[in-house]
Amino acid sequence: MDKILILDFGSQVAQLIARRVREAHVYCELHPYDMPIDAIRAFNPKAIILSGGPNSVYESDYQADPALFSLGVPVLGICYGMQWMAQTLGGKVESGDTREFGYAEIRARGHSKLFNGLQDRSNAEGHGLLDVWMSHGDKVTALPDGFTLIAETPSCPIAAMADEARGFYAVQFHPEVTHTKRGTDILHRFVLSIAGAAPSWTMPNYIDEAVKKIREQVGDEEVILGLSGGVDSSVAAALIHRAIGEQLTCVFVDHGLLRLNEGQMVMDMFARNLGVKVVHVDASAEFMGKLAGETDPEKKRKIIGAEFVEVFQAESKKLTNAKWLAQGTIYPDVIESAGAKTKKAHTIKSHHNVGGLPETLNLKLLEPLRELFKDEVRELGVALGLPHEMVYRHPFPGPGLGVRILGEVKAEYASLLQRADAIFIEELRNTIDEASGKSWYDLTSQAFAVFLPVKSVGVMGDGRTYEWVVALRAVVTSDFMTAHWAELPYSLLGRTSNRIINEVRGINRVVYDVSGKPPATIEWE
Ligand SMILES: Nc1ncnc2c1ncn2[C@@H]1O[C@H](COP(=O)(O)OP(=O)(O)OP(=O)(O)O)[C@@H](O)[C@H]1O
Ligand SMILES: O=c1[nH]c(=O)c2[nH+]cn([C@@H]3O[C@H](COP(=O)(O)O)[C@@H](O)[C@H]3O)c2[nH]1
Ligand SMILES: NC(=O)CC[C@H](N)C(=O)O
Ligand SMILES: [Mg+2]
Repeated sequence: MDKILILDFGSQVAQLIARRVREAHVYCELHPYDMPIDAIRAFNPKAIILSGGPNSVYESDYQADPALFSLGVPVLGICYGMQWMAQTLGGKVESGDTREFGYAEIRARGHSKLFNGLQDRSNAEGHGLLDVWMSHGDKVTALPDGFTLIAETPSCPIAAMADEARGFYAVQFHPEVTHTKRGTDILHRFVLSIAGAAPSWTMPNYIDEAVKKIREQVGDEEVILGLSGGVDSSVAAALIHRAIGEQLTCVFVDHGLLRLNEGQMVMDMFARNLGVKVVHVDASAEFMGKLAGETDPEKKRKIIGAEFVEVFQAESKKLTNAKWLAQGTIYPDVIESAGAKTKKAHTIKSHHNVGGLPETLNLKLLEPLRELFKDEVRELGVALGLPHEMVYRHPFPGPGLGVRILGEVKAEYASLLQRADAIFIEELRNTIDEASGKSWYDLTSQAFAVFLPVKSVGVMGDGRTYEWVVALRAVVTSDFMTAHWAELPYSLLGRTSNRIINEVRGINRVVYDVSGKPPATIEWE
């Protein structure tokens, strides 16, 4: 299979380059800029893409191995990647007078294979014009030997350059962001036409390969997997089940803090319809017992995490030949944890899932989704026969309603919240936005209700009420790192509020959360 290597110089948007390449059905991986040349050779890339980065090439130690230019494969430099290519091959890079950030119009020059026929419009002289997005302070001021100018702007006279004989191309703008209108076309042009990579990264091919690999890895040993009903663990379960059938045992932990009827749904789908072995562990009494009296969000998360491990450990000991722990780790998790090792970040929340099992269990990790982006995981789920509505569900955090009931968790609160949340989700699914033809569930990235342990006064049927408050939260985001609150129609909010107050006895007030992330987070705890 043809593969593209992306070397990351610290770009905020390097993941997007990988996604665009994958959209052309070509496999690619993102690696640090200082990947050793032997490892690059072993990877055997069909082409290399150099990402942008925050530094200035003339004073930075972010330098890749120049030997990559001798591998005989095409190279595309983007922003810092272009500047590093120029400096390394004998051109010149200097600090500009002003930083250029945002929209720019570039004028294509000559007939490069990169831009030929790709344009948003043309000028009076017939030059192609392209709308692009720039983010730089430095620029290339002299071309390296063998290169020609292929695009310019008034403020950036060398906006793109190429040495077509050697297959080297470079652009100062960012083709990976959607603001660059023909950006995807430009990247696909490089990968498919210039590098000649075959578009063989497709789901059916992937399933065949993954199934073969899982069988080889696992042999006749047993695998245990934490099934949450969420997208990643469900798709991982379906894939591993396809490969090894009965050798897979899923453990579904009901901590009493799941969505309404979740247990039923998971058992119906996996155990009854797909014939997957699922152990349904009702551990709600244990979780609730441990959580009683605790109000601190971080302590609650730690308690839930520890309890998950307990349950899991107990279940895996019941199997005779369990040697593997399967997880629904996906590619962004891999990239983030690699990044997290080098960055000194504040802990905002301790994320808790199952995992981090004690070493004494001696289980090997099986992570068949490690190479996939979320969209690809969903595509895979559909190809494996999971229903569309399950594969396109909003994510649900491991600690569940434990972080959506503020302060102390009580079974009574969980029951009120489950019902309020189910009404909100039902209204989102049933309300279709006319402009797009999509439901508001599909138009939002995550939506849920939050239980506030606050009582307020109301009036119902001429009587005074003094009951709990529920907040509705709905956000739109592509990566969950930042998010906007969703501008839901008032009519939808109104209907949801009416129904919750009428149908869920104990709640007499509903509010809507209009905070973005940052400064708020998506979950309330
Ligand atoms: N109730 C649960 N029972 C068993 N395992 C769980 C449970 N909740 C979470 N996990 C484990 O924690 C992992 C991480 O959870 P996470 O929410 O990130 O992923 P997911 O639930 O698979 O997918 P999604 O992002 O769509 O919610 C899951 O893949 C699963 O293995
Ligand atoms: O599996 C999970 N275990 C956790 O402990 C956890 N905490 C938050 N989340 C989810 O992460 C995304 C970002 O949430 P925050 O803005 O609240 O940090 C949102 O999608 C949250 O639902 C979790 N997922
Ligand atoms: N986005 C980038 O790659 C920027 C490259 C370099 N830091 C500059 O300012 O020009
Ligand atoms: Mg989940």
